[in-house]
This record gives sequence, structure tokens and C-alpha cells, in this order.
Amino acid sequence: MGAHLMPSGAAAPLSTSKGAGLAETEHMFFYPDKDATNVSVRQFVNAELGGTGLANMVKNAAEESIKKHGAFTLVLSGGSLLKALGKLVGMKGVDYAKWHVFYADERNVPHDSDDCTHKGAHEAFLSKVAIPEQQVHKLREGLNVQDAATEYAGQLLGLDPSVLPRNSEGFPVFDLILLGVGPDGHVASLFPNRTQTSAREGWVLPIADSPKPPPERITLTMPAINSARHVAVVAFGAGKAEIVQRVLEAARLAPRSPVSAPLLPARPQTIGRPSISQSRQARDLLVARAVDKTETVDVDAIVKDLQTKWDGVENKTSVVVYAGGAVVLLWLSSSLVGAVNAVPLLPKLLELVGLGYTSWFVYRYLLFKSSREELLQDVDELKRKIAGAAQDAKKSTSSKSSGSSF
Ligand SMILES: O=C1O[C@H](COP(=O)(O)O)[C@@H](O)[C@H](O)[C@H]1O
Repeated sequence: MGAHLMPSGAAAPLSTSKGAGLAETEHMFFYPDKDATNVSVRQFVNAELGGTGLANMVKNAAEESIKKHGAFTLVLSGGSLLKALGKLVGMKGVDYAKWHVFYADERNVPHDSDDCTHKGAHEAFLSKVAIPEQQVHKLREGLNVQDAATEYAGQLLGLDPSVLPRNSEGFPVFDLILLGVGPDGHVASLFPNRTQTSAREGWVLPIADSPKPPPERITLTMPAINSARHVAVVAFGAGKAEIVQRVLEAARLAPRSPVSAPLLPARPQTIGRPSISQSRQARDLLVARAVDKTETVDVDAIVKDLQTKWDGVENKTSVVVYAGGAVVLLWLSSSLVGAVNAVPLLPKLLELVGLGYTSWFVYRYLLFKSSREELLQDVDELKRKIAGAAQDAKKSTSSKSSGSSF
């Protein structure tokens, strides 16, 4: 990845990690330019807290939309996003009877296939909340992909404009579109450098050869996505970190042109300041670091283990003296390395010596079977000598101490 520029123009450090315990933080590579974009970046320290943040955002958007036009139109995409939506289950005070659910993209597969986004959404939360069945708009099964896309567009066009209004250009105005993002930057089933991604007409498109399996899908078009009142891109987990960063940098470097990767939906191509209706459209990017349970550190167990080991040490004074000596040696050697580094050309010369010696060692001891056996014998011999010397030292200490008792 290239350098990350801070508002001052200086390069920013690469790490995106944040202090533990913070639920939501500012993303360090995002510098909002209020005139050019109305995207906000919300960063959570882990996917668990990100899921809660997402569920709250959806709940608030639903309340606002129901107040405004008596319905809430929510558009889902697939993948890891669906699991995060599980946090909606059990939330109090949600008027699910007024929700209408759609898919930003869907795979052209049977509804019981594990590749089916609707199946994932149903398992994660639709089956656990009271949204009327007829208000969940699924892709019709068993059609060829072209007909499936036409049929899906027909379902949307058939809705009463009080539920799904259209804008002045005739595109649908969904209340909230939730987009996942692939590591390659695709959103919905709009993949970078594919013709469908730059389509400027139509609501729904068929995809017959998706670069990510399964190959047959349908997807909302970019202008249909852009017309929504709110769009949130949800990018949870380490696998999404790089693409998120790249897109934020692209948005920063060319704030007035549509971003090249389709992660942040391209802004309508208006010259100058966005009009009031455009600036009212909210764009959110929710990111979270992945925290795997196996990564958590049990500090108590470590302390206990150290305590047991320390209790088992017979001569604690010697251990303390040796440990102190090791620290001093480490300090001396680091000073030495510092001094060597300060001499011009010497570090490079020493690197060459190291390289030469390593090559010789590999050739002499590791390349051929016979020389590897020889090396093992030498190591055994050395071990025997060290063990013998230690035993001799022990014997002489015990004979001295028994001598002094006479
Ligand atoms: O194929 C798809 O992938 C993206 C991202 O999925 P994820 O599992 O990497 O989060 C998803 O947003 C899209 O809807 C889906 O069809």
C-alpha cells in the first residue's frame, strides 16, 4: 500500500488499531471534506460491537422512515453482513409490520442453497422477527438469470410509491441499503472493472459470469443504490482492512470525482457543491477489527503458570543474578549495534559477511545428507561435553563443601 497522507500532508502511520474498550472510534485515515462528500466512517473495535452499532443504526433509520412515510424499505446484501444483523433480534420497540425487505444482490440459486442470500438472511434474523412474509422480496427461483432480473425489477416497480418512492430521474429511493464489501472492493454484485458497474440505466441487472462464484446473480445498479436515502457499507474483519483503506485514500485523493472501486457508491456526477437533496443522503462506512476468541489472552493463567515455575526454582538468587546479567548484556549489545550502525559502510559490510557465512554454512552442513549427519554428530558431541562439564563442576562443588566440613 502507498503512503497515507494526513491533513497536514505528512505520511500517517500504517496501523489502524485502537485502544481496547472503545466501542466506536474515528477512522484515522478519514478526513471528511464537508463540501465534497457526506460519507461518515464509524469504526468499532470488534465485530461484536460493530454488530450492535449496525443494529442500532438500522433501528433508528426504521423509526425515522416510518415517521416520514409510514414504511421502512431495507435492502440487504449477502455474505458476512447477515450474521451481524442477528443483533436486531430481540430489540425492543421495533415496528416490523411496516418493514419491507429487498436484496441489493442475490444469487440465482434455489432458496434452500447455502449460496442463497435470502436463506442466510432468513436464518440470521428474518425468521426471528415479525416482518410480514409478503413484504420480504425474494428472487424468483428456477428462471434463467435474465428473466430473474426482469422479474425482480417488476416486483420493485409494482410497489406503491408511498412505500418505494422514485426520484426525479425515476430511480427507486430506498430508505436504507446495507452493502457488504468483498476484499476486491465489490459491493452488491458490482465488481471492479466490469461493465455492469458503470451502468447508468435500469434498476436491476443480470450477471451471468460473476468473478466470484456462483456465477449467476442479479444486482441493483449503481444509480439505484445511489438514489437511496441512506447507504451503509459494512466492512467487518481484518480481511476488509486493506480495501477499506484503499478506497478511503482514493476518496481523499480525488474527492470530487466518483471513486474508482465501487465501495463507496459513486456520488452523482454534479459539478460544484452537492444540492440540498443530495447532501441529505447519508453514507456510512462501518468498519470493525476482527477479534477472534482464540486470540484473547488469559492473563490470570499466565501469571499462575509463572508463579508455579518460579516456586519450582531452587536457587532463586542465581536466577536473579543471571537475569540481571542478561539484561545488561542485551543493553550492551544494543549499544554496540547502535555504534556499528553509525559507522558509514560498516553495517553493509557486516551484512555481506553474514550473508557469506550463511551461504558457506548451508553449503558445508545443510546441502548434503552426509554433512547434515556430520552436523548432528557435532551437536551431540557438544551437548555431551556441556553436560559432562556441568557434572564435573557439580562434583567438585560437592567435594569442596564436604572437605570444608572436616
Ligand atoms: O458475493 C458477495 O460478497 C459480498 C461480500 O461478502 P463477504 O462474505 O466477504 O462479506 C457481499 O456483500 C455480496 O452481497 C455477496 O453477493
